[in-house]
Amino acid sequence: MSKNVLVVGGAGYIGSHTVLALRDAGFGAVVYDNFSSGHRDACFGDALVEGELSDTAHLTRTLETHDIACVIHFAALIEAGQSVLTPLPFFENNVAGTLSLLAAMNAAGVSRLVFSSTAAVYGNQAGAPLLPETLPRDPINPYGDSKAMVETVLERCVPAHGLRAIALRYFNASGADAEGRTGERHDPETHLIPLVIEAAQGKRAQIRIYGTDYDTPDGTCIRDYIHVSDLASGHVAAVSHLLAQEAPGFQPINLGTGAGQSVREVIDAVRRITGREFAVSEDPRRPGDPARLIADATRAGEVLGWRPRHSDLETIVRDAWAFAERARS
Ligand SMILES: NC(=O)c1ccc[n+]([C@@H]2O[C@H](COP(=O)([O-])OP(=O)(O)OC[C@H]3O[C@@H](n4cnc5c(N)ncnc54)[C@H](O)[C@@H]3O)[C@@H](O)[C@H]2O)c1
Ligand SMILES: O=c1ccn([C@@H]2O[C@H](COP(=O)(O)OP(=O)(O)O[C@H]3O[C@H](CO)[C@@H](O)[C@H](O)[C@H]3O)[C@@H](O)[C@H]2O)c(=O)[nH]1
Repeated sequence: MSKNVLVVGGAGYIGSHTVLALRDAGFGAVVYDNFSSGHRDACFGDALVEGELSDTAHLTRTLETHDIACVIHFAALIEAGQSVLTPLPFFENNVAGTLSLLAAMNAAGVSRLVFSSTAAVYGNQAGAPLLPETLPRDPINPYGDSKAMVETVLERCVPAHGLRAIALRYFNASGADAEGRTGERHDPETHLIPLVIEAAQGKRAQIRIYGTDYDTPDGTCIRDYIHVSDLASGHVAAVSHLLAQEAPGFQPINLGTGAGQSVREVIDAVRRITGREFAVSEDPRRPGDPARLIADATRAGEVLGWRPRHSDLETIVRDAWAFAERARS
């Protein structure tokens, strides 16, 4: 019999791709979202429940009504740069919101959770070319702090509440569903690849490079860009792993490729793939940006049998471009 998964934040960018992947894999998917940044036309679940993360009673009823076996929790404020300017909503939504969800799971007797964590929990790890999960958490912005705090909460809840949890630490989500059913539509958009694509479409006058004086080969920040459909398959693998896991436990698992691209390399790839020219300016650093974040992706392979299949920069940019062009027409 198919198991039902509650996807909190399932109307958002990564959530909507994950719901499609869950259903393809034979799971039932129930989306729970307040539409603060998600989209109604990106809800692909068997059921949709409109609700707030802070509404513990509503979450508890939802878990019970839909006979939920496992929860995936995407709902959060996500912009690292913004979190430096306005930290309190990040702690409120990301930390207090998750406590509400955990209370609901406890009340409904649901013990399995996949949590959206982030490469931002690593901060600036001097001298570490690749980031394994064994490194200490050391975020340098409130967004990363909020995710690191939740990881600590999950760790601490294992013995008392019998929790079985995985924190998937995504590196930079990018790209779009290859069939064009969903894609990246943040508002305002702050992520590099969709912004460069908007510049290539002529929707924005220029792309700004935030910092050219980092200690990297071309002076711009390096990130590990991972295709959102690869993230989606990572969630399906994590849910399957937890459903088979009897003993309580918590582990963080990176979802990244193990390779990095600089801001300049991303801009060059968009120019090459779209054949469009656009203006580029060199601006000061954005607060809270680590110089370099690249995953050690070994554990995801060993524990989940997962590996990325669509995450070369060419495929990422092509899929993101196709989605953006379709959305425009
Ligand atoms: N996008 C990335 O590059 C990236 C990288 C690492 C980690 N993450 C994490 O992945 C998760 C999803 O990111 P995304 O890019 O899909 O973001 P998103 O903003 O597209 O999706 C978040 C979803 O959660 C919902 N939501 C937010 N607050 C809520 C609340 N209080 N109650 C109910 N629903 C609420 C939103 O409406 C939205 O549908 C986040 O937790 C984020 O921190 C994202
Ligand atoms: O107009 C822009 C936008 C971004 N950047 C740079 O591009 C890089 C990537 O930035 P962005 O796409 O905003 O992603 P990150 O700040 O790396 O954060 C994303 O990736 C993290 C994981 O690495 C997640 O935790 C966050 O939720 C997610 O927003 C950074 O060096 C930015 O300074 C620019 O130079 N110009």
